[in-house]
Amino acid sequence: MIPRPGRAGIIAALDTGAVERAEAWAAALAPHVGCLKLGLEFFVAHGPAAVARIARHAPLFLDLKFHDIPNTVAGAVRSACALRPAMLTVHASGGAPMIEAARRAAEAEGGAGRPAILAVTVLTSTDAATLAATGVPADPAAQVLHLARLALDAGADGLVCAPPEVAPLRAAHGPGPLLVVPGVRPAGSARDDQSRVATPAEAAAAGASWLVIGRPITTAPDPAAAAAAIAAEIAA
Ligand SMILES: O=c1ccn([C@@H]2O[C@H](COP(=O)(O)O)[C@@H](O)[C@H]2O)c(=O)[nH]1
Repeated sequence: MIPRPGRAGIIAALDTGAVERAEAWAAALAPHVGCLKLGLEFFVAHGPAAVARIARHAPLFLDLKFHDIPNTVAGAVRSACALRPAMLTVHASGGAPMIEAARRAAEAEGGAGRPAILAVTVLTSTDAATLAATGVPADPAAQVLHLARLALDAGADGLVCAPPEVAPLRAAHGPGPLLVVPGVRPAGSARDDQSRVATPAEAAAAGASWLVIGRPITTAPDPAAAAAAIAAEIAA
């Protein structure tokens, strides 16, 4: 089932290669967040069985950012459906045929409870200079809008974007698409390697569906209290 919270929900990013640590975070954070995200660090280290163990605590966002030829991505989506994730990611820059293949595979394998296919637009760590160095002349905001149109037309259920792009995407596409937003930093938090950032309240007010928050929660002395404080900031 595709999750659509009434106001911006919190996805806790459990970025670790340690199963016990991920399990402890999952148990502590599940009462305060709507979804748990596992990504490449955890999946590459421990595989699907360990992912299933963590997913007992809360709905799963499996963030593996598929980017390959359509047939290979379709196969990866079919395999991922066995874990019953709520959301899966592909890179929008993989192009329309790849995204269409991901959507078809999710529908065929996941049925009514299929995962939402989210297209990652421009990574939130990418600034204008980094993007230009890849050969893309547009600035990140314009490239996000371009890739968003492509991905939604190809059947993506939603987008991964940075906080500053949420309002322009809502203006262009309305309330329909899921907008899943990393690069969220409570006031006073370290920016780390993120480039295009805003606070939880700002991202929520702009129209984000979900805020993806990792280190501001997981490196806090009390991760559950940090998540609860962010939830209170969003609610206020
Ligand atoms: O553009 C993107 C896509 C995915 N992410 C992921 O979100 C979290 C963010 O973690 P923080 O510790 O809050 O920076 C992380 O798992 C990334 O892989 C992203 O940051 N940007």
